[in-house]
Amino acid sequence: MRRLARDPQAIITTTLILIIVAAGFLGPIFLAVDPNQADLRSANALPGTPGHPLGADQSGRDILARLLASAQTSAISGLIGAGVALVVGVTMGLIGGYFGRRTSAVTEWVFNLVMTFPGVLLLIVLTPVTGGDYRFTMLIFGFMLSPTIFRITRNLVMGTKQELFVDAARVSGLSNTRILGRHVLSAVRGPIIVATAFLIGTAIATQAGLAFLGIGSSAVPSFGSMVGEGFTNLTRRPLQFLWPSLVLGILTASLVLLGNALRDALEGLRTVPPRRGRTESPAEPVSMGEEDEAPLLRIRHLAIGYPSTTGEIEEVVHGVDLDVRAGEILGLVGESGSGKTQTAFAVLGLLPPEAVITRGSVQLNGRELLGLSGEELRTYRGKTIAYIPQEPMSNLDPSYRVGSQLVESLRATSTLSNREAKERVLALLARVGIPDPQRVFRMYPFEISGGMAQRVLIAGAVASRPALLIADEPTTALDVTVQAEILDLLRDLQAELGMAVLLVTHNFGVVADLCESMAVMQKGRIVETGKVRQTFAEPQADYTRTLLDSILDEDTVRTDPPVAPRDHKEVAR
Ligand SMILES: Nc1ncnc2c1ncn2[C@@H]1O[C@H](COP(=O)(O)OP(=O)(O)OP(=O)(O)O)[C@@H](O)[C@H]1O
Repeated sequence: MRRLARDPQAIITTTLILIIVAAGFLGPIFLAVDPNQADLRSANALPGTPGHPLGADQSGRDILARLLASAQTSAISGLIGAGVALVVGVTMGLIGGYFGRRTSAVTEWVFNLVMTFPGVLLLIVLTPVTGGDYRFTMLIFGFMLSPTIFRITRNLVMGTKQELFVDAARVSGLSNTRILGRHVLSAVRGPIIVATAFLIGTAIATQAGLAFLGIGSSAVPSFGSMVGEGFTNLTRRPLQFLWPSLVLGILTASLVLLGNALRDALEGLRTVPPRRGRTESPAEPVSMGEEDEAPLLRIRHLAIGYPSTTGEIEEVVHGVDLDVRAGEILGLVGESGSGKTQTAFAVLGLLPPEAVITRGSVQLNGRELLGLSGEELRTYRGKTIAYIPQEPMSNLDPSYRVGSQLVESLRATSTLSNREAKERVLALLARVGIPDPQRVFRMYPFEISGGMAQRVLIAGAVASRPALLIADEPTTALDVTVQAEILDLLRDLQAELGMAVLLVTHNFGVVADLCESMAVMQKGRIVETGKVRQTFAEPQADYTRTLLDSILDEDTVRTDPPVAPRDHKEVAR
């Protein structure tokens, strides 16, 4: 809005549109002249004739009164046409873009069909159905315009749903309707607002075009019919043609120019975070026979694959077994591509749609998670399982203030009122070490640093006191000093809340610093599990030894015992 207020093009065009629309609705009240009242004595009266400031047409109808009534007809046409196109196009675009491939294909097919309708011709053919009522005609025209909006929305949604902040919203337990209505719609609203200005212009021009052709009720004054009548009288009274052409021209041109100004104002307003294609994918439940002393999270024989070009499923995770006990911090380590994130995302139900869980089981508190519906998963995510991502910035929706995002997630997973949730969030922000919580609460994500964004996400993750926190490389995107602070914060919060943490990392330093147990992954398999101190002292697998050697060569490892802060020994190489 601020950018628009500084743009002369936007100011001038908005003013012109408002003047014409206001004149259309208020003018007839003040003028109190029937635009359809013919008076042959005033036929072709010149401008300035008493009672006819802009003259009268061939039938002696007052031109000013007809112009004002036509402005009203245009405004209503624009609103109905664009309104229907928006409601239908945006709703179906959100559905077609957000939900699975089948929904997308069906909606695409329907809108492709609508696009084949021969627009204006169909409206003419349908005149007996519409009874010449321009409002009904515009309603149908709105449907015909909706494919444009559908396509814009669907394409934008398809891109936006890959954004990490949509994953983050899903993980925080928000429903699809909530995510669509708030996070996705807000991300796609810019181009839709721009398109709306053009749609209104198109609807107005089409209504005028139809009236020019004499389609529709002659009792409804319209710029189109005025232009048509003025045209037949062009040589004798050119002003009768000029007035409606001028106002219609100004109105439609203003709408197009306003659309351009809106586009300029909205461009660059939103920083687009990097994409990562991960979405929900239910999998077949697999029941396991073995029994164990019940860990909080119990993964058995988990195998994940992707269809190859030949159509066969190529496994990337080959039968992972992993236990995370209540209150334990377990480090899942391994080089890049070893399958750590795939394993963690399988627990969160965030694997991409093309991923196939070929076998295995993921149980939380004895309840099988694989195969749960989206709705059922939501009862866990954000409450029992929370998630801290690798790139904090990309996991916050750039369109909303930090505080409102945290309040929204908290309210989705609790019964707190808005005020209570706000108080809780402020307390949490203070707890995670944010110096001025009130101020940060009101800030947008782009106004805070990466470290602060990670603190914000940690605050959001622990807000519902989860039993299990999955942290995927939570410090990788941060600079070294901030990394240490975030690790300390995680350690303190874990001790305070007694939650279990599955910490995905490739950094043995982080494992040494924070974890009690560790599991080492290589090429989609767990090659070693054990207590951190013991594994560091006597690694069993050659791969662990190699990794330890290579990493210790590069890094300084803080080897303070887990959950026993403040006596950090720095052990260099
Ligand atoms: N959408 C996908 N399609 C096909 N293969 C994939 C897909 N996503 C991941 N993979 C493969 O799965 C394997 C494991 O990836 P994953 O992201 O779990 O590794 P990682 O250990 O977490 O590595 P990093 O630390 O780099 O994130 C990799 O070989 C990767 O190429």
